[in-house]
Amino acid sequence: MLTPVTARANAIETRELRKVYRGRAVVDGLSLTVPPGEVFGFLGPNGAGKSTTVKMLLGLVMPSGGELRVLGGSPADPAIRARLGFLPEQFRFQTWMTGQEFLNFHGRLAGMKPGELRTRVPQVLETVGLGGRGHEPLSGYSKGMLQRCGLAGAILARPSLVFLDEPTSALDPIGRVEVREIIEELRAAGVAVFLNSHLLSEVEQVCDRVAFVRQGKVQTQGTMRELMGGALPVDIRVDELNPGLLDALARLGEIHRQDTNTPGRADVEVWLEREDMLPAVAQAIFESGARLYALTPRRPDLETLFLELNDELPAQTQGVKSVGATRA
Ligand SMILES: Nc1ncnc2c1ncn2[C@@H]1O[C@H](COP(=O)(O)OP(=O)(O)OP(=O)(O)O)[C@@H](O)[C@H]1O
Repeated sequence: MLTPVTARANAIETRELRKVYRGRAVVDGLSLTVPPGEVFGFLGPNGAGKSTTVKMLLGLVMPSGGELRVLGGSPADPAIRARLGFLPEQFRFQTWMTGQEFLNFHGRLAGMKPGELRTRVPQVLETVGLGGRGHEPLSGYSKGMLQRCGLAGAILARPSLVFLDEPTSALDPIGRVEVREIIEELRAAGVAVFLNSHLLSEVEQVCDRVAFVRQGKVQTQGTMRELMGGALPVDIRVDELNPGLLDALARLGEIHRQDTNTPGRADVEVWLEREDMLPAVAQAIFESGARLYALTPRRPDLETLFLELNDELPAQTQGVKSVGATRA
């Protein structure tokens, strides 16, 4: 059962959502909640069912089972659809149009009035860094300009929920920072953002929560800190990883990786429960007689978590890609 609709409904709510293609469940009992105004990262390996989920949330694909609610209603309802923004990864642009014409066209499709479009179109062009370029044909736009224009289209009608599928794949580093700022502005304005990006460092910087999906199921979801279980990964480099030191480190934390392939150098990654255990690690190394070259605590990162979660997957399915995270 979905929660009852209240004055400010969740942006997205799904319960046991399913999609079956040719007898195979590609989305298999997926349950998600995205509160209003949250930036949510949806991550998972290739073929995990992310795009299919987004298509169901947008009303473009019929679910085979389960429940879903978007902005408190059904995405089949035109009034709900009018409040959704979508930047698909592979947008087909009408390249004979200028940027302005493209936005006017999409604005009219979203039911915006000509008077409103006259002020809103230049405003969104400015927001996405295309101020003064709206009169140029899309056929002359670079890939990055097209992506910016698509983003302008997604936010044009002041949506309450925006789906962004790889919004920065064609952008240079400055463009990426700009898109991050736009996402932050959307959050500040109370707009929920469902983000699919394979750039995990980017997702990490902008998302309030993330979900990892695999084989059509949410594997885990939560804030970064919740997902990492509060653990602190620490990289240690010593001259030699003797058995006594390994035992001492295993008593202090969880050993996640070790590399002793280079003579005279050994690397080990230990996850500590708390930062105040660092001095004990340094002490254990000192007492083992090993020479310490580096002891580096690492802020938890999504890439580490993603690799941990997909450790047991066969190599060919380990591509990384996301769409907005609680251990299921
Ligand atoms: N229309 C369809 N008919 C049959 N199978 C489909 C259809 N759409 C998707 N699938 C299958 O469903 C599975 C999930 O696909 P989906 O595109 O949702 O994954 P994804 O997580 O978005 O992957 P990627 O990161 O590669 O984009 C894949 O095995 C895909 O082949």
